[in-house]
Amino acid sequence: SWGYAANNGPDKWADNFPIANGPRQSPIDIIPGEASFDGGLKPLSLKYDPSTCLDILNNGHSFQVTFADDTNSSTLTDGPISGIYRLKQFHFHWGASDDKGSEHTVAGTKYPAELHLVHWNTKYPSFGEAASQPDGLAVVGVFLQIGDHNPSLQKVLDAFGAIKAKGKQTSFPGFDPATLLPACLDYWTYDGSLTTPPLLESVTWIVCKQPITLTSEQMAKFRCLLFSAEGEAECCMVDNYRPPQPLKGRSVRASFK
Ligand SMILES: O=C(Nc1cc(S(=O)(=O)[N+](=O)[O-])cc([N+](=O)[O-])c1O)Nc1c(F)c(F)c(F)c(F)c1F
Ligand SMILES: [Zn+2]
Repeated sequence: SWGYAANNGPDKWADNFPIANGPRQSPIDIIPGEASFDGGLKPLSLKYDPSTCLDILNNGHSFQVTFADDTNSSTLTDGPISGIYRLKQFHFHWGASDDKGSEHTVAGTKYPAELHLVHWNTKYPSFGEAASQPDGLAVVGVFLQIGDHNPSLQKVLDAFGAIKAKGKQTSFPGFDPATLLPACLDYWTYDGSLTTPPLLESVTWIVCKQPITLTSEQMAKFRCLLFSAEGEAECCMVDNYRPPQPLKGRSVRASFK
C-alpha cells in the first residue's frame, strides 16, 4: 500500500488515487505576498476539552492522538468556516533532518515539522461521511521550528515508547491540544485536500502563520518511531510529508495584514 518510499511514495499515489492530480490538492507553497487579506475572516475559535482525549496510535504513516467526537466538547468554529466542526485527531509530518519535514511551505521555506488538527463538519452524520464532502473537513496546520523546549509536546513524546511500531496504541487521557497552539492565531486559508491517500478534496485548510517551538533533541525523538510493524525489518518513520502541489488558480486568503 501507499507510503513515502521511492516505490510507493507521493510520486506514485496517482496510480491508485487519480485525485492526486486534482484541482484542489494539498499541501501548497504559501506565498505571503500573493495572499489577499480578507477583513471578513473571523478569528479562529478553538475550544478543546482534555477529557475527550482518548489514545495515541502509530498508524504506519504518522502517529495520531484521537479524540471522542460524539459530542461538541472539542470544536472549531468561526475563522473561515461556518457551523461547528469537531476535533477527531491530531498528527504530525516531519523530516529526516531539521531542514525539511513540513507539508506546507512559506515562500519555499520548509519547517522541520507540521502539526495537523483534523476536524469534521457536524452538519454531516459522521467523520467518514464528512470526509467525502467539499466542506466536510477543516484542518488547522501549525509549523514547528527549532527553539525553546516544548513541555506540552514532551508529554506526547514520552508516550512514544509504547507506540514505536506500526499498529501499536496506548491510552492517552487528559491531554489538552490547545497547549500545542501558537500564541498568535493569525492564519492563511484555502480550499484543499487530505495530504495522504485517499487525498479527498474536502478540506478547508487553516495554516497558522506563527510556529510553535521545540528543541532539536525533541525533534530527534520523532525519528525514533517506525513505519514498520513489530517483527518486520525496522524502517524509521521520517520524511512522511507530501511536497507542495500546484495551486491551479486557487486563492489564498490571510486573516491578517
Ligand atoms: O482520517 C484520516 N486522518 C489522517 C489525515 C491525514 S492528512 O495528512 O491527509 N491530513 O489531512 O492532515 C494524515 C493522517 N496521518 O496520520 O498521517 C491521518 O491519519 N485520514 C483519512 C483516512 F485515513 C481515510 F481512510 C479516510 F477515508 C478519510 F476520509 C480520512 F480523512
Ligand atoms: Zn496531515
